[in-house]
Amino acid sequence: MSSAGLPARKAALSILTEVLRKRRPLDVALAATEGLEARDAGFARAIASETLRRLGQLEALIREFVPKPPARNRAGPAPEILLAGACELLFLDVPAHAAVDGANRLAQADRNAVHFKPLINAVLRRVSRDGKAVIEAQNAAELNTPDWLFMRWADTYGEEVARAIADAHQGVPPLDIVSKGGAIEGAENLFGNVWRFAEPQRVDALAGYEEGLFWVQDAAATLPPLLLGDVKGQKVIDLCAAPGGKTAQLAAAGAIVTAVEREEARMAQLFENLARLKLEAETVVGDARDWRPKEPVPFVLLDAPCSATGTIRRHPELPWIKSASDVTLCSQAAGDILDSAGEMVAPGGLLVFATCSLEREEGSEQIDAFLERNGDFTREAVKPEEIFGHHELIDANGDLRTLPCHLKDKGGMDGFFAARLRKK
Ligand SMILES: C[S@@+](CC[C@H](N)C(=O)[O-])C[C@H]1O[C@@H](n2cnc3c(N)ncnc32)[C@H](O)[C@@H]1O
Repeated sequence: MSSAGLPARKAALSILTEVLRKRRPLDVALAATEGLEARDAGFARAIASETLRRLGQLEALIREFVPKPPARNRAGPAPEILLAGACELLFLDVPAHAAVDGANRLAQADRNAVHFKPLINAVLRRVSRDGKAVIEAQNAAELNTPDWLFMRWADTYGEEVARAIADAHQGVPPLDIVSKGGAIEGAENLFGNVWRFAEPQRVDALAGYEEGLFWVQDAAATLPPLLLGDVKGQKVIDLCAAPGGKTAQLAAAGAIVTAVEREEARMAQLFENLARLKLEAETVVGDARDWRPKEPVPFVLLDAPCSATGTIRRHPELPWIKSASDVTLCSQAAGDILDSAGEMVAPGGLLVFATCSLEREEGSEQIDAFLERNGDFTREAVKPEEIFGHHELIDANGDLRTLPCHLKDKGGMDGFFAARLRKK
């Protein structure tokens, strides 16, 4: 027996237990891959991400083969070993002997899971024999979407669109790159300066990375800053700025940007990104609710913290670690920041509010409530020509409303909301 792949599988198991038991975000749990060789780190990431993307399906499959699966509190990591092993077999096309042997070794190494080694071995052998047929008969989108989320989307967008959103979450998302100008070799131009690779790529290995010719940003995330219009030579405050995708976009468009971010470590990431891109912005580490500019400015962009349910394609753990109360908490926090943002806008100026959430409390309802509290602002509808003619991305209020099922034929896009508000 070979132990090839064991470090990667150990790391994947640690990531899955961190996410599923401690509700840690995947990006944070991925620290378990530090120190691994690039290939092992990639394999660990693939096992963990795909297990989370397919969690509902994998749990249903295992229930079919083991009516009484190992109890989470008495079996150490046995449940996660089973899930990851089944994922390797059915979704990552790992040869049966390697996946089953890997799972056995993980169970052997844990004093609680070791008692379940015979069970793990037997179940994974059955999965390798009969699992494909079970998976093919499942309704993947339904199983992989918790009810609380599906019901919210059906309520807001209707059943058909909710299903299309859930379907869009089943695949690995494309990689979108924003170019500072030129074409990106090997990628397709989506619109404006946005280029798309259909398959995941190692970004730092792409031509032009070291020279700072581009940055990574989902196509949908590039649209809110465009709603400010021509910002060349204009003062723009970018609130909640890190890691700086929108700061870079505004600076590259010639704006004089002040980027405000609360988390020092995240601001360090913004610095690093701007330095590589050879772009400049004034930076302020501070809370947007307390900080104020010396004088109001003509343009403010607020990319508010949110439940991030529009980014489930890129963060497949979100459905399993978030809950409806997170949506409420996030919308309350964003409402306070939005009121502060309003105070920073000069008369006649524009405020763009954006979130990467699909939830209406964090989108249109947030704006309705803001307008009720702040009579000196009005909604200014987005025009299709401002977003490359994509009229389907504008809702009945005239706000930007992208969904993961939009641009389906080209690989979809994140769910973003943005409203443009003009101060009288
Ligand atoms: C959605 S992310 C911003 C993404 C960023 N605009 C970009 O395009 O790369 C939200 C950011 O808001 C920051 N944040 C949350 N509450 C804040 C507050 N009260 N003041 C300033 N920043 C805050 C978070 O630390 C996080 O970095």
